[in-house]
Amino acid sequence: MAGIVEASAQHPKPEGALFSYGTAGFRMKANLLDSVMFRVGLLAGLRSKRLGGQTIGVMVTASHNVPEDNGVKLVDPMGEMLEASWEQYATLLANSTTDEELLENYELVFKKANIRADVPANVVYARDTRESGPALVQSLVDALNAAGTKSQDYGILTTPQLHYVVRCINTKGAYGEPTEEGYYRKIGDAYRVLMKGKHQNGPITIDAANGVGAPKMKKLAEYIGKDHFDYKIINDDVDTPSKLNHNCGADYIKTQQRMPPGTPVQPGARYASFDGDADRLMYFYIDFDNTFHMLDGDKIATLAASFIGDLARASGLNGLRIGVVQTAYANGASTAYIQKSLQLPTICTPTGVKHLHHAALKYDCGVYFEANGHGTVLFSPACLSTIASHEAQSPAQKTALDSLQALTDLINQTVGDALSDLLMVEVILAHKGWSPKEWDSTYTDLPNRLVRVEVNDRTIFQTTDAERKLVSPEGLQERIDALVGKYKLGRAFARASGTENAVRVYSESQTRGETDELAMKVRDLVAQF
Ligand SMILES: CC(=O)N[C@H]1[C@@H](OP(=O)(O)O)O[C@H](CO)[C@@H](O)[C@@H]1O
Ligand SMILES: [Mg+2]
Repeated sequence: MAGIVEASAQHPKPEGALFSYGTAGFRMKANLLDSVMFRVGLLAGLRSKRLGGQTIGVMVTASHNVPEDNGVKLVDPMGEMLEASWEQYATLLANSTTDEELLENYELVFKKANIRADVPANVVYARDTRESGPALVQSLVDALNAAGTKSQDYGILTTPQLHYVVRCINTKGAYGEPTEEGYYRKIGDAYRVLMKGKHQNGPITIDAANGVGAPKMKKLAEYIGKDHFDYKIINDDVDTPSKLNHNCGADYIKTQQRMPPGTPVQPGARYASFDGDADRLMYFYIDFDNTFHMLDGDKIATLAASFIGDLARASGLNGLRIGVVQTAYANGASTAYIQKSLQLPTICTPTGVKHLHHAALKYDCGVYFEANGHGTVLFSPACLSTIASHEAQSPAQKTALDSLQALTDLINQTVGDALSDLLMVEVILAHKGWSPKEWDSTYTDLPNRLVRVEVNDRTIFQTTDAERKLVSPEGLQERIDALVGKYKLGRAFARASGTENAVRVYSESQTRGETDELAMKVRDLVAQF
């Protein structure tokens, strides 16, 4: 324990800083993160001890944020996000003002979480391509060493690759081989099975946001081989730190709804964008009249759900419960399409992947995506054994069953993964023989608007019903309801952001003009309160 105080002295907390472990872990300007990293290192060890020495992951990344930022997130043993009840411990350790107070709080977590000191601790860690990464990793390592935690450095990985590795380690290889190469082998082999006798309709152009997705996508493509995977990569400069996420990437596509500047325009061709740690994916295309069209997380979710439904039917697997999990930000047209055309159930959860992931576990096959492109498909253990033991009654059934089986390997079961999701979309489009325009035409998005309202205190905005209704401040929801009632197909809600000091207002309705008007009126109401 004395070692911890001594090591912590090298990583003092900046005076006055207030940290909080939120939806995205800790995330801020990199120069404020040194003490946070050290303390996360302590917490990772504690978490591992609490779980009987299972391996915990630590990912150093700030995803789609600007290059000067960085961040850190913990990964639980099966590759899930850190259990919510532990977020308070992360915040507690991060905010301890002195080294002595840190030690007190460290011991407090020991007690509160019922941790036994004699259990060994195991941690693996990785980082994205940010310039600040190596120094921050060193602070983490200092804590791991001071606490006697056994650790392994995985160098530079995408966030989903680290989640994969953690699950492989804790399943003793049942999920796959716990190496970067094992990751390429697992999903690359599955892709090749699924593409047997199919082909892509021209190359896919990938905007890698000048981040870690670029080198990793290249390695994956190399493993698969040119004959099977045709792609071009743009925004792949990871050697110029200032370019990361700058005028490119999944978040740019979602918020700007236009081509990243400098992208070669080819009408009708497929484009995709990753975010800075490659856990989000957006597709887009330029129509022959030169208009930009975005294929977001909702479009990816509907595509996946429809394909899995097709494969299950074609395999003769009846009664597989497929469901789609969305948040309130999902376009109303997508929800209607899933329920009415695909005839599948939907669940709406609060924002944040952990909520969606949890809800998706309720189905045999749970498809979950946030509109911003973060999501995956989960197959329950029962579903996996049903697929494995099902006997095909014809060659056609056998082909579909093999595809379904391969799909369970292709899709990263731990967390949304831009690389794996991209291959999934390429497979489905190849199977359906669809161009992006045909995919897009499955349903037409309702015009929608997302605006940010700066407020003094966002905590007064409390919601219920998966964040779709405000319960406080009093009277505001009634006013919003009265407004929404005036618009055909109108829907609007306001909620406090979990990652920024702001309230987000979302609106949709039948026309662009009315949608914008509704958003502005709700924004004004929020500002008034
Ligand atoms: C409307 C929106 O896109 N919200 C994002 C954003 O959450 P907020 O709580 O809205 O700030 O960041 C989250 C973490 O990255 C992501 O999960 C979520 O989808
Ligand atoms: Mg990300």
